[in-house]
Amino acid sequence: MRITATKLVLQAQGRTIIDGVDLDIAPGETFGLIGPNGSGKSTLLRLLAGLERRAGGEVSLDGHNLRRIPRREIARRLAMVEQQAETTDCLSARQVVELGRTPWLSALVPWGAKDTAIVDEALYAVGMKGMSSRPWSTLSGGERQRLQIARALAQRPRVLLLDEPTNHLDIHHQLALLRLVEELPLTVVIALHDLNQAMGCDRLGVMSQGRMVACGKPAEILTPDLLRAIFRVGATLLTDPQDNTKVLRFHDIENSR
Ligand SMILES: Nc1ncnc2c1ncn2[C@@H]1O[C@H](COP(=O)(O)OP(=O)(O)OP(=O)(O)O)[C@@H](O)[C@H]1O
Repeated sequence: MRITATKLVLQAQGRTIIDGVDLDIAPGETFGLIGPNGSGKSTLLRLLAGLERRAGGEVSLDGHNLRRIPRREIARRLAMVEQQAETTDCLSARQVVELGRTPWLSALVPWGAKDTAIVDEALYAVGMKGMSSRPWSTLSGGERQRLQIARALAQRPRVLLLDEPTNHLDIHHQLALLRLVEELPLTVVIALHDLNQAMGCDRLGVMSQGRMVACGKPAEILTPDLLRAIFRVGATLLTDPQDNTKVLRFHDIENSR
């Protein structure tokens, strides 16, 4: 599913938080959002999900204006995992994932074997099948994060918006999640802080002070000049001798003596 944004703007408390962002993300593309703290990545994801009613501009899914699509229909097409997604209810791990099926259920279409299978598959995909009966309140930050991703997968969306999904995850689960995202036949927009992980995206958009200041293939975007100007770090591009993958090593340029 194609996701398009035109002239997105959001102001809050007299400040412009998102400032004229245009985007066109192709079906099946994995688009990474990078940028310093406070540059607008999370807010842009919320705008793309239609969660900020005060926003100006337009978001479209396959050419259909999001504002004209009923919320339930949006939830069948698009799932979002926000940072620190919480659930306050006394739910088990499995029940949290089951919430992902809500947009597909109704009085005429009650829970069925297909929903059970989809939830099983989502729990399996994030390695949480063995913990499905555990109460949410007893789970670690990384386990909760993986369940929120499973909930989004159970929604069976065609667009997945992920806000720093590798937060809280140990390195094994970070790599497993990124591989899972790469292999999903979905359009994915993913905010990332780890620029080496961002190199695995098809394209990157660089946010700075609410504006998208660069957009393109990772190798074209992650240049020493851009890293210095936007992230205020020096960087050296190294080559991993094992598979010739390019790896960035960063240097603090402001406090070096
Ligand atoms: N509701 C709000 N009211 C006022 N300011 C807000 C609001 N929401 C976000 N902001 C501000 O907008 C800016 C962008 O925030 P946002 O969370 O989108 O940045 P981010 O790039 O995701 O940051 P981080 O990397 O730290 O997660 C920040 O300066 C933030 O303080």
